[in-house]
Amino acid sequence: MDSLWFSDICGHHVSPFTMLDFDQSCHRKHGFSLENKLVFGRKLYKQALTIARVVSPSQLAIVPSPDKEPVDPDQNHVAWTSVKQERWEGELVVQGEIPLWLKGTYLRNGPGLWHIEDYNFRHLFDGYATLVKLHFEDGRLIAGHRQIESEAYKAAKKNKKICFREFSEVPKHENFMAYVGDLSKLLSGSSLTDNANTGVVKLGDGRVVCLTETQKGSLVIDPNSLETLGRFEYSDSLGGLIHSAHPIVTDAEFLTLLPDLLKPGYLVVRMEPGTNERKVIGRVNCSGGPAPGWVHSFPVTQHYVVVPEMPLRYCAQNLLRAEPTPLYKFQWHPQSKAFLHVMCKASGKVVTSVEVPLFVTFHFINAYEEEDEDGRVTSIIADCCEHHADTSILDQLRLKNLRFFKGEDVLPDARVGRFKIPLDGSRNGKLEAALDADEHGRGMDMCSINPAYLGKKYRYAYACGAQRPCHFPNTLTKLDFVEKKAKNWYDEGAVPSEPFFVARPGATEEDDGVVISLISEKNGGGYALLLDGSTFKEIARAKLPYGLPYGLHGCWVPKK
Ligand SMILES: CC1=C[C@H](O/C=C(C)\C=C\C2=C(C)CCCC2(C)C)OC1=O
Ligand SMILES: CC(/C=C/C=O)=C\C=C/O
Ligand SMILES: [Fe+2]
Repeated sequence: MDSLWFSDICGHHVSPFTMLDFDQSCHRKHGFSLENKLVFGRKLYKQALTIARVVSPSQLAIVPSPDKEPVDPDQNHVAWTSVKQERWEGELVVQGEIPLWLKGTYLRNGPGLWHIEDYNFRHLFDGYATLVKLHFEDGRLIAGHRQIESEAYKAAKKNKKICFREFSEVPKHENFMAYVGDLSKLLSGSSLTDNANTGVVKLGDGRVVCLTETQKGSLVIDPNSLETLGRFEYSDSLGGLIHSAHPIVTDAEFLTLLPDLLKPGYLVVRMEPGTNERKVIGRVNCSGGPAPGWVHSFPVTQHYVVVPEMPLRYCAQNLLRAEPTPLYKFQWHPQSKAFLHVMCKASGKVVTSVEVPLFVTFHFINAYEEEDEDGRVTSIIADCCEHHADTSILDQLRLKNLRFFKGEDVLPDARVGRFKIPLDGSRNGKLEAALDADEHGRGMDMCSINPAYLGKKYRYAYACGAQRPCHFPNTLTKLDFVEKKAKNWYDEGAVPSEPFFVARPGATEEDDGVVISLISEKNGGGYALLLDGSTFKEIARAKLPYGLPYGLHGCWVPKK
């Protein structure tokens, strides 16, 4: 087996990058308009003063505090253990058969490094991004991984401490003035992370971009070497600091949502392949609450963009805190209600905004239009991995909880939440389970579909479910929305990552293809797994020479 091992991840690499350059380029590229900056600035400044008044200095963590999350040596599942080396590549021995039609590279992104020196991070989403590849060709499989060289990662390695605001981690300040100085950097976004640890997408023009919740965390990578090529600079002047971590990407377009925290709402924007310029399709104003709901993802149909307004809303006050709240940068506002807005893609008009039952979701699965016999669209169906309007899943994803499993069944229940949005002017939409959640052990997240069915009526989805007792989704599940049944794959003690569907070229059946997943094993090992998309039975697996940490979302780069 060919393999290349590079330096240890905590090695003393010195980066030529300086904080000063970084600040300046952020001001240039990611600043709000001056007017917005002033309004936002005043808002933030007021909130900072309020926090400073009500929160004690130790809560602000102005004084460097000791490690928050000691690692229990008995609870060291490889899924939640930092990757040991920056980079590896090699061919794997395949058991079973990889179909010869499978030609291309599966890429998977995710947080894979959860410590700097002896400081351990708190939350799954804080980790520095590790990109994994599985290159399939002629029945063979070349695997590899590499750390994404974000400025946040490079600065942390160089300075041996966190230098940017991550999901829950905030750089520690020496004194109060340094804390106040850092707040001003929030305005330009220069203190926010560019740690692109959430997803990876292939644009219509072939560029491959890793993403997270911050706009500056859009980094272009080389899908073969996994090298970080640089920041994806949005050339428009739409400004803002955050976006949906899951744009809708096809060969024809890139659609995303830009939440507006100042005047609560969302811009729906579109970018053409070959350009870096997002253009506004339209704007949705929030129907309730002090801030927009978190939009980690959103669904589209063929003609509409569905903009979800969750009662789990962004919270500028929590953004300013140095110590995380149980809901991190968010706040739960049940009284503000939940809404779904439907925007026509062609005109940018909001065709309806309906109130729906309260919900919590990270991931929408798909959406489609329902028509009457005259071909008129009567309603929209939108499916998501829904957590019974319970935000506790966010805290369950703390590393302390993930690293502690003594057999108790503590994973909160989830289901496929199916929204029905009427387009006849009714004010309310419905939310029900698309199938009995016991079919998938009442665990539900990390979904994929056959991309040819994006925005269209579909039958199958692939996701992670649960075999209980468990504390994290631990099965791969194929959902059949017609039969209302699920097929489940399970390997005791293993943590599988998002099942990713790749269609067989020329297929006519929706589930004709393979499902790829990377498995972190309980014995510290790991393997790449291939299931048949139709039978959901294993067709091949290939052991990695080392276990990989858990990862989030992937994409497919077909061989040209
Ligand atoms: C996965 C995964 C990663 C991730 O979030 C990462 C960051 C840095 C998020 C930051 C923020 C928010 C979530 C809300 C608004 C402020 C901001 C700090 C940008 O989220 C994931 O789900
Ligand atoms: C891992 C996860 C969400 C990831 C967001 O991108 C959820 C797991 C359980 O529901
Ligand atoms: Fe996600």
